Amino acid sequence: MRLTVEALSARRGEDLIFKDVSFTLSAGESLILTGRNGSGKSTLLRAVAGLLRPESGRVTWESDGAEPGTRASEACHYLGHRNAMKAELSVRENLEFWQNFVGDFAGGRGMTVTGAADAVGLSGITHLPFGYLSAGQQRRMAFAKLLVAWRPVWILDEPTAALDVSAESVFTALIKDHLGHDGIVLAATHQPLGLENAQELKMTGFAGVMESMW
Ligand SMILES: Nc1ncnc2c1ncn2[C@@H]1O[C@H](COP(=O)(O)OP(=O)(O)OP(=O)(O)O)[C@@H](O)[C@H]1O
Repeated sequence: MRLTVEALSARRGEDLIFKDVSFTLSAGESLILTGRNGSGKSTLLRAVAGLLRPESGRVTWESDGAEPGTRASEACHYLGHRNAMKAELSVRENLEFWQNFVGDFAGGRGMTVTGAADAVGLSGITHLPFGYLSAGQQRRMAFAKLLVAWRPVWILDEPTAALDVSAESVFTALIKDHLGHDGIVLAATHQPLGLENAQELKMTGFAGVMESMW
């Protein structure tokens, strides 16, 4: 199982944000992106997740059981800054939507909605509209989206923003569990996630943003 990023460059508007980024992540491995605001962490995550067309380079996926030609994005879950949940739908309806929309990738199976809510420490409130939850509860339920469908690669953009200490430790435990089941994690974060063996890639920014502005 391997995610390979080769010579990736990406542009936002007129500006080249980063150039020639390459790395490989195999089963059980994690990479943390660090760097100042605006250095390109979210842009890189979006390019790897297939949500932003790169300027050049490529992202590929190889694993036993995957159809030849499987796009890397099909192996990825993406948790962005925003939670991607509808405020007026219940938590259960939101998670069922993601479960059906994302679907299980070859080689694994997601949890039930109830199981995923339990795993993020929020049993018993899946009937509530998502919009009724506190900011931290919403983030926990957004994280539960990763659990209801199996995808080997978790791409996480500031996953622990707005969370209390107990939620941080819940997320760290879930991330470690995912890595322990041959998952791969690529995360941008300003806070350490407590992953002892994670590799680090420090984004330094590129054209368009002057060093003095950081
Ligand atoms: N849609 C867009 N159009 C034009 N420029 C953009 C767009 N989105 C982001 N940028 C620019 O791209 C650069 C990189 O932004 P990005 O969000 O990837 O940084 P980041 O490292 O994730 O920052 P932060 O730590 O603040 O989340 C910034 O200079 C930003 O202004």
